[in-house]
Amino acid sequence: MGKLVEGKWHDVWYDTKSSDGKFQRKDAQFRNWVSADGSDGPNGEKGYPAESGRYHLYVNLACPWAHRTLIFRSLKGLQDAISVSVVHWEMKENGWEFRPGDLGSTEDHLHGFDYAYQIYTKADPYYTGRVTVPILWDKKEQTIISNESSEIIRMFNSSFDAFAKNDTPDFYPLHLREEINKVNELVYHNINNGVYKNGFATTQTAYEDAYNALFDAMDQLEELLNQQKYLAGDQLTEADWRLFTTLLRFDPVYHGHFKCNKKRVVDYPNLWALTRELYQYPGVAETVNIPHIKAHYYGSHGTINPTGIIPSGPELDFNAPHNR
Ligand SMILES: N[C@@H](CCC(=O)N[C@@H](CS)C(=O)NCC(=O)O)C(=O)O
Repeated sequence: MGKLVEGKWHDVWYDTKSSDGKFQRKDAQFRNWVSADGSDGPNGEKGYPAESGRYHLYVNLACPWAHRTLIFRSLKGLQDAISVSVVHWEMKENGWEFRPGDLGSTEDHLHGFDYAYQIYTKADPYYTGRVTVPILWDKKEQTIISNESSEIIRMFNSSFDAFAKNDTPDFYPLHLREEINKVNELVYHNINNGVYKNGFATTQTAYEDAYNALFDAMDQLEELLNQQKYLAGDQLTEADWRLFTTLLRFDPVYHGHFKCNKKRVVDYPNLWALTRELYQYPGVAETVNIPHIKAHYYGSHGTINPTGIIPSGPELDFNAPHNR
């Protein structure tokens, strides 16, 4: 684990001293946009035109943020249009590395780099910040378009329709945007990022605050699913997919490794059924690699799990009928 400072790699863990033991995630820095015709993004981000074969995605199979982008690529049938490389599950002193062959990890198909930070310094030789996945790379201009998953999934949802093999519904429809944005806020702060706030907290108070916020939000969503089928109403949207990648990892990893142990997802009938439904959605199971997920978290965070032992359980049947 580390970061780049003016283009030089430094091996440092997250700084929680300056924030009373709280884990604070920094905003992603590459925020450009691929649109169908190359016009600028919704908030004025620099636009690049959608083309088949031009863009490349760097992911890790453990990372819930990167997983969203793989899911959208698969849902839309963009596998031929957007190529992918997978960094190795183990993230230690060099950050993400390319070590092909192990649990789905691949080489860097574009540059043959050993480390993901080399992608960042290729885009910006003086980059300062964390080296995160996912990364959407432009082969033509040799630069990073975006390293923000919530924006990459919006691009995949609507910018590449000319090359999409599947006729998928719009997961960010205009009439539900307000509702989706509202649920996303709750889910991002308390659940997606909330589990990390539990796991990376370094004071008791920071942990307990994150724990209470997490399970309040989980309870709230469980109740919401008594009233309506999906998080934003009766239609499956991006909000459900964003929650899904955290729910999938919850019982195998966050419950134990990040001490999110008030309840498991299987203890929430609605959330557990939603997890199974989305897992069984065409194209999604292929993007899920539970051994890679467990190996990454339990094997990379020496401060939390010094022995690196990977627990054998739990046994979960994501293919059980969801009856929804
Ligand atoms: N806001 C980013 C966050 C991505 C992120 O933090 N990815 C993690 C992996 S799960 C990472 O690469 N962490 C490396 C680090 O923080 O040094 C997004 O949603 O794309």
